[in-house]
Amino acid sequence: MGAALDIRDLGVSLSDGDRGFALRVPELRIAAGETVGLTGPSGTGKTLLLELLGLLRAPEPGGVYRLRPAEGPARDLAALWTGRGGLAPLRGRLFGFVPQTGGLLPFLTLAENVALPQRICARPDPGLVTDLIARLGLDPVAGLRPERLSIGQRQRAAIARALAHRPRFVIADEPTAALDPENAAEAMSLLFETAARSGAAVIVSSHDLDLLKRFSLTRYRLEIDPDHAPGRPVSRLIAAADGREAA
Ligand SMILES: Nc1ncnc2c1ncn2[C@@H]1O[C@H](COP(=O)(O)OP(=O)(O)OP(=O)(O)O)[C@@H](O)[C@H]1O
Repeated sequence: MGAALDIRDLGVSLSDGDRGFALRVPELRIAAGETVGLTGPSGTGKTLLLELLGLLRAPEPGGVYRLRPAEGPARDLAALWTGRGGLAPLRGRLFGFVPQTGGLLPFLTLAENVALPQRICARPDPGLVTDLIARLGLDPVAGLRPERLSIGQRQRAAIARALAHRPRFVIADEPTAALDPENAAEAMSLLFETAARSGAAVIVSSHDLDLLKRFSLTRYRLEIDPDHAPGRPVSRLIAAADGREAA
């Protein structure tokens, strides 16, 4: 059985006048249900990598990005990026996203926000919405709009929303950056716990290496190559230590 996600020699380059930035991913394989932690100093391309993984950013031609849905054959995405047509439904179905600060829609209640991905994918499952809200301790505030929620409650709602359509992967970009240490640890462990129950793989980026080390994760980091051209850094994805450090 192959990996759920398999990347080889994939890259993205950004350019902005004299300034350039390149991200190189020599190899990244993620198994179904695996939990992956991504670290790296500011500006090394963590967000860019998560955008690449989540089909929000086109890779340069030439590399391999293969996705294996739960059912059906593996999909090689290079062709889909040139056609674009099939990409949005695939992204919507296979991925759930947890942004840094919740990203909830202000005019919907918490419960309606959680149910939104199900509506978008035309897969209503009110039972799962109720279950996720309960598991994340959000019952008492399920009928409130985001402005009346604490930052921690918004982040937990974002975690519930990311899992509501039973995605194969959850991509979380510094999901605890706005939380205090206690709430950060709680949100992170709820993210892993709820994803594990639904069998979703999680790819989470964080500046907080100590926090990531508390969990049993496959860890990767991004590092700038020391001998890059001036103004044109090249960042590379590297498996951390043995690549499977448990806390
Ligand atoms: N259009 C562009 N041209 C050149 N470089 C760019 C462009 N847009 C962004 N960059 C650079 O891309 C790099 C990667 O940015 P990214 O936001 O992915 O980093 P990050 O590791 O997530 O940072 P942080 O931890 O601060 O959120 C940054 O160094 C940024 O300066």
